[in-house]
Amino acid sequence: MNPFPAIEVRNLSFAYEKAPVLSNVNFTVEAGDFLAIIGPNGGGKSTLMKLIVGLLKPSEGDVRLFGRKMPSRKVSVGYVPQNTNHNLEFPITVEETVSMGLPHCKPNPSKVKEALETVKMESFAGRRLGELSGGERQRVLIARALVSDPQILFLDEPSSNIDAQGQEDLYELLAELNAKMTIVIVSHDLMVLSNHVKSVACVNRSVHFHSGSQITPEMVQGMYGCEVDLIAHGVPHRVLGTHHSH
Ligand SMILES: Nc1ncnc2c1ncn2[C@@H]1O[C@H](COP(=O)(O)OP(=O)(O)OP(=O)(O)O)[C@@H](O)[C@H]1O
Repeated sequence: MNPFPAIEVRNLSFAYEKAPVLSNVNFTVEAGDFLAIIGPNGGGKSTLMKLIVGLLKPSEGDVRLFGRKMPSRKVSVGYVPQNTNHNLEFPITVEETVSMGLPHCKPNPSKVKEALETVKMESFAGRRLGELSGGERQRVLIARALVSDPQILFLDEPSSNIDAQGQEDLYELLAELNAKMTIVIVSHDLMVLSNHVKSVACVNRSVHFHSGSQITPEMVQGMYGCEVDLIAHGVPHRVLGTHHSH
């Protein structure tokens, strides 16, 4: 067992060009957690995730995964980027897509099969990626992230463009995977989310970390300004335990 926390973010600040996006962010995520990163549009959620996985370099501070300063090749990280629907016309199959996640793209058909079985997409192995539905494609992209046996899995808005049943199935899959690995998602689906996650980080330039999945009015209102998202999605009556007005 690794004695270190899954994620340690220390004094992290970041700016694209000159515009500051994150300022002096500090939080720790324990191994085995299922963390949801929430917050208003443009608040810095995707940027924070890219900084944690090592795709962006902090302007100040640092990020450690399992005790290792990022970026590091010694930590196996799965990353499912925000879903983009462009460029799907080239003839790549489901199997080939998943193979792209193997270390050094070294062929390993049994690993690819195993990853596709985990996401219940094995019968689609020979199909073209462009022929799949949004939900099916998302599962294939998760298989691509899983094929390298990650210790921690990051997913940026995994359920956008997926219907309610597809979302529920996706979160069930993530809950199963969480038995073996730490999971971090960026998501707007607060209604589905609050049933599955173990902690929540609210991001709006700074980050407020909450252990426990209960999303309270205090967390989403006030200084973090997330109330717009909540009201826009019509979820307060389902998510906020103490909210009774109808
Ligand atoms: N590559 C980039 N270059 C310059 N600015 C960027 C870049 N990517 C994002 N930004 C800006 O940084 C800020 C944070 O963006 P980010 O995508 O992290 O927010 P977010 O919380 O994930 O938003 P959303 O909910 O809309 O996906 C925004 O103001 C955005 O315009």
